[in-house]
Order: sequence, then C-alpha cells, then structure tokens
Amino acid sequence: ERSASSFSYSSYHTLEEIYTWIDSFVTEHSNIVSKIQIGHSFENRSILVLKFSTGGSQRPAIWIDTGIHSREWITHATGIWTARKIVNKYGKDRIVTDVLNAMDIFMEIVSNPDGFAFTHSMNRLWRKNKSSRPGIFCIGVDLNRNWNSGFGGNGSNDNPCSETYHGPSPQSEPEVAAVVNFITSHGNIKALISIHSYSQMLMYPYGHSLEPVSNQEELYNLAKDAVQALYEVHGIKYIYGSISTTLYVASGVTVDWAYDSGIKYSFSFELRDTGHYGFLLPATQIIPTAQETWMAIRTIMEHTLNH
Ligand SMILES: CS(=N)(=N)C[C@@H](Cc1ccccc1)C(=O)O
Ligand SMILES: [Zn+2]
Repeated sequence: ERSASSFSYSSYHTLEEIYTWIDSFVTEHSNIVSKIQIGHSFENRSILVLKFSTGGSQRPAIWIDTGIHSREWITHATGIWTARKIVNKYGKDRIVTDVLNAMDIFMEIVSNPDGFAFTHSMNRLWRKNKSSRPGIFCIGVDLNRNWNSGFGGNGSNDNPCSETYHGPSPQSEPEVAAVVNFITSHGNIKALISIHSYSQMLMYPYGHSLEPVSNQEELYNLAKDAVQALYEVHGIKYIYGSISTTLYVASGVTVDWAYDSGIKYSFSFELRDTGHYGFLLPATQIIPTAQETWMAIRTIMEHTLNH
C-alpha cells in the first residue's frame, strides 16, 4: 500500500508509525512476509515479529531482534531498513536467495515497545522496560539481563533502580518470556542476532563468564569476516570478540541464553557510533549504518546456511 512506499527509511519513527509500517510492509510483500504476534508487553502493547519465508514448514531459521534497549533508536531503524533489503534482494542476491530458499528469517523490530513509546513521550534516554511491582518504587527491568543464563550474576544488578536491574527472576518480563517461548517452541533456530547500540562492536557469548564457548574459534573467525565486510562499505571499524573479554562481564543476556539453548551462532552488535553522538545518532547516519550492518548480517547468514 501507499504508506509502505511513502515511509521514510532515513528518519526515526514513533511506535505507531512503525506498527503501521509493519502492516503496510506485510501487505505489500505478502508473498514472502507475514506478521506474528508473539505476546504482549507489560503495558499490554502487542509484541510483533516479521516472518520471512518462501515455503516449507518449520524450516531452520535465523532470529534478529532490535530495540531491546528502547533508547537505541538506530537499531529499530536499521531493522526496518534490513527488512526491506531482504525482500528487495530475494531473487537478486545469491546469498539472500539461497538463505531464503532453505531457511526462514524472523525479525523482532520493537522488542521493548513500552520503553520505546516512553522514549518518544517522556524520556529519550529510557533503556529498560516499564514493568512495576508492589512495594518497588523504581520502574523497569533491563531486558538484556533478564534471560536464564548466568541470571543474577556479575554485570547485572539486583537494585530495581539500577539501569541493569535483572528483575525478580529469569524471564520475569513478558517481553523476554514471549521470545523465549517463541524460540523454544519453534525449536529450529540456527542463528540469533541481537542488535544494540552504540560502540561499534560485534560480540558473541559468553557475557556472564570468561570461559570460551565450544565453537569460539569459529565464532571469532566469522566475526572477523563479518566485521571486514562491514568495514568495506563505509570504512567503519568494529572490534570483535566474546562479550566478557571484549566489553565487560554481563549476566542474563540474550545471546548467552540463546547459545546455551543450542543456537551456536549467537551474536550481538553494538552499532554506530563510538560515543560522539551515542544514543542520539543523527538520522543522516541511519542508511549508512544499515548498509554496512547488512553486509555483516549477510555474512553471518551465509555461514549459518553453509554449516
Ligand atoms: C550500550 S548497551 N546497553 N547496548 C551495552 C550492552 C552490551 C551487551 C550486549 C550484548 C550482550 C551483553 C552486553 C549491555 O550492557 O546490555
Ligand atoms: Zn543495548
């Protein structure tokens, strides 16, 4: 429909604009894209996932999420651009075509809808979700500390007022439980890419431990290739390695849970920049960021398809 083609891919958008775009995008590309509601947020907003499929059933699949931290607006914008890239390149780009002829892709663009709405209405720098509990006077759980892997360990905080508050228990948050339930019941997810900003890093598990994962060398080399493909687009340099050795120890994080659930190709991006603008990255950098990130994502997809 008109609105999908009049949508500006080089601007930041509100939750309502993104949800409207999702409906238009699905309508416009109904031969390959569908919309799945995997649950509801704490404040009862729909949690939506785009499914890219060319047929089959229960095909091995790739999961991509953006926006788990609501202030990281470049990630939602990159997800939207990437969704369009996938449909535009199917049948044209060999890797995209091969991937979609054998696998499905799931993309959760607004993984923290309550927090995202709040960054537009009240606090641009809000990070957590908006959950509240009796007798607790600070709002929100860090959705990148609420997963059942090393839960409550170092690099997460048991203080509800902390930006890295892990919540009362693993998967206590509906936004996390919805993804866990979806991925667990699907049972055939082969790669997970969880996109954050900023710092320009490509990382893999573990965050909660300094121990190397079993396929550490494979992930290191894949990260190296992905970061090189990214660099060749606009000359942007990323560092890469395991979370705990490259950045810091962080517990209860998405990719650690995914890896321990058997998703051996689990990665987390930290997109542009390195702190000049930080979370307030200008909209002029949306498309360049998405273009370079795509080349890294495409590299990971190709490896997943071939291994
Ligand atoms: C700036 S930030 N909050 N995106 C950094 C982000 C780093 C990270 C990503 C993936 C896994 C573990 C840790 C976090 O602390 O949650
Ligand atoms: Zn983040």
